[in-house]
Amino acid sequence: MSQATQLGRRAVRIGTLSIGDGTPVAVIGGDDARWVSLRGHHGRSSADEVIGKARAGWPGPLLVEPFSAADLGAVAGHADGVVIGAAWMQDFRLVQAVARVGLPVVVQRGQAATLEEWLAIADYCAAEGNDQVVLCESGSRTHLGGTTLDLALMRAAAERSGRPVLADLGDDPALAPAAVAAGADGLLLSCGATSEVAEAAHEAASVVGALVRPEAPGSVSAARAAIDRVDAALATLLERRIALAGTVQRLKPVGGFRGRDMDRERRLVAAMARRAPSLGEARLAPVMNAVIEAGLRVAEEDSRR
Ligand SMILES: O=C(O)C(=O)C[C@]1(C(=O)O)C=C[C@@H](O)C=C1
Repeated sequence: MSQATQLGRRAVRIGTLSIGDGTPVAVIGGDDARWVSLRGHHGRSSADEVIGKARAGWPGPLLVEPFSAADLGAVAGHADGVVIGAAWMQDFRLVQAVARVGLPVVVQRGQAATLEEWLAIADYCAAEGNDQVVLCESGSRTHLGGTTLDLALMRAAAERSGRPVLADLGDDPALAPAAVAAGADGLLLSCGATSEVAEAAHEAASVVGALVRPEAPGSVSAARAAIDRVDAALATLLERRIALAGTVQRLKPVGGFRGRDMDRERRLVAAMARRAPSLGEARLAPVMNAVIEAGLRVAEEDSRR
C-alpha cells in the first residue's frame, strides 16, 4: 500500500489506541489492547461481572464482544470498543444496536461472508451515525479444517473501504509477519493468548512493520518509538549479516582480515547507496566499514574457539 493511500485512511481511536493512518501495527490481545468475549460464556455470565473483572485487571484500551444486545449497557459503561463476532456479523439488529452505542466497532468477517457483505456491515454502522469501524479478517472454513485467513481479502477490504483492518490470528502467531506485510493495521489475538504468542505478534509488528510500513509520528515520543522499531529491524538484519559474513570467512580460501576484498566492499556500498540515497556512498562507506570489521572480528573470535 502506498504511503499516500495509507495516510488518506480513516484512523480509528479505541481508548488511547489509534489504529491505521500511519500508526504502528497494534496487537490486540497483547500489549496494546485487550478484549473479552461474552460469547464464550454463552450469555450465562453477567456482562457487568465479566467486563468489570477484565477492566479491573487491565487499565488500557478494552474491547468487548457482546453475546447479545442485552449486554450493550454493560459494554457502554466499561469498554472502549465493541467487537461484532464473526458468527454474529449478519445479525443486523445486533449490528444496529452495537453501532448506536457510539463506541468504535470491530467487525469480524463471517466465515462465509463475501467482501461485499462484510463491507456492507461497516456501512450499516455508518448509517447509524457510527463511522468508527475497523474490519477484522477472521478466516473462512476451508478444506484445511478450522479457519484459514484470507490476507488478500483483508487487503482488498482496506483498499476498498479506506478503513483500518485487523488480521485475527487467534493463538497462532505464524502468520503475523505475513499479515503485517499484507497491510494489517493490527493483529487480533485470542482473548486468552499466552505471553509467548503476544510476544511473537509484537515482534512481527515491530520488525516487519518497520520494513514495510511508513509511519507518520507526530511527537518526539512517537518518533522515538518508531525509531526503536526500525532499530529492532536493523539489529535483526545485522545479526543475520554477521552470521553470513562468518560463513563466507569459513568458505573462502583465505578468510578474516587477511582475505579482505575491498573491491567487493565498494560494490556492496554502491548497491546499498541506491536504496539509501540520503546517505549516499560517501556516508555509507564508513558505516559499512564498521559493520564489516565487526563481522570479521566475530568470525576470527569464533574460529579460535
Ligand atoms: O564477501 C566476502 O568476501 C566477505 O568476506 C564478506 C565481507 C562482508 O562482510 O560483506 C567481508 C570482508 C570482505 O572484505 C568483503 C565482504
